[in-house]
Amino acid sequence: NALQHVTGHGKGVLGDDKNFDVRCETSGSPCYLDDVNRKIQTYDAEKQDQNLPGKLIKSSSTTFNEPAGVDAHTYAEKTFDFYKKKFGRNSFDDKGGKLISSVHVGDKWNNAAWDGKQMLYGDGDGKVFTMLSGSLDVVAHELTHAVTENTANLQYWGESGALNESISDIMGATIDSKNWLLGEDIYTPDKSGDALRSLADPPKYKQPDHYKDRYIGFQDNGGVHTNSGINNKAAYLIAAGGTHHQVKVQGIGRDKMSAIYYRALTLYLTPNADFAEMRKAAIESATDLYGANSAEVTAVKKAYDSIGVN
Ligand SMILES: O=C(NO)[C@]12CC[C@H](CC1)C2
Ligand SMILES: [Ca+2]
Ligand SMILES: [Zn+2]
Repeated sequence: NALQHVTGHGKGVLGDDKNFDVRCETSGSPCYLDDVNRKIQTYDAEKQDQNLPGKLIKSSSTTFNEPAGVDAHTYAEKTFDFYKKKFGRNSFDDKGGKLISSVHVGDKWNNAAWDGKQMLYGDGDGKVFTMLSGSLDVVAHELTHAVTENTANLQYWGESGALNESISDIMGATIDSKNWLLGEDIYTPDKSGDALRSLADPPKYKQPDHYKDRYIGFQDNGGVHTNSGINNKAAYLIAAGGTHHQVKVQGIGRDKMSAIYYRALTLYLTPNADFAEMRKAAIESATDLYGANSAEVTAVKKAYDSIGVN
């Protein structure tokens, strides 16, 4: 009925006004964070992490006083629209799968995750993180884990795990294209100007930016959140250009860079892909899209040379 596609209003985690799609009962009230068009629903887990997804977030009017839910819902819509418009992908599974998010998961949980079926967002402890759905790049990062799982299914340890993480950071930084930082909107709410990760300068936040400096060990699934910096640097250089370890890269822009990685993810990468295979998949994808002797292919080759993946 007509009240399936209503525009809702509310403030996000950072106090900014947002509009988003909601569903209201035929009487006009209550309304729910339920986007019937995109099949995106946002729930309140009420600080527990067992009986998920929790309660569908509702309001007596089209105005929602639930910042964490407003951002989780709005940023899921933005991510959905990016994948649909740019790559023709119909949701994370390319089959119009329903996208469920739960906010207020756990007690001051400093994390967010895709659990294989839905999105989970912690509230943060207010020191390390504020509510984690408040950052578009983080929401896009997590939803890209769902896309990866339904495509290359890069295994979440060692080099394939670092690539899994890197692809999520790359799409996060493409969808939240205001900078090359990850998590800056929600990280350390009392301190401005810092971030969780930087694709432009991974070492700024203790990530390597060359293959010779990769972490080899067992922490964090073999350093998936550390070694992602190496591939992140390559992606940054492909988009923005620059000179790294005496190798000069002519940038081709964020748009073409992300098209190369999406094609690599969906057509060439396999579950146990390592960095050498990532280089080959990116070259193959750039060749398909722009031609064998294109500036785009050259940028990819130079970028991987510059991070020591030859
Ligand atoms: O990189 C991540 N997950 O793989 C993070 C860690 C903190 C932000 C929320 C989830 C990014
Ligand atoms: Ca960002
Ligand atoms: Zn991740």
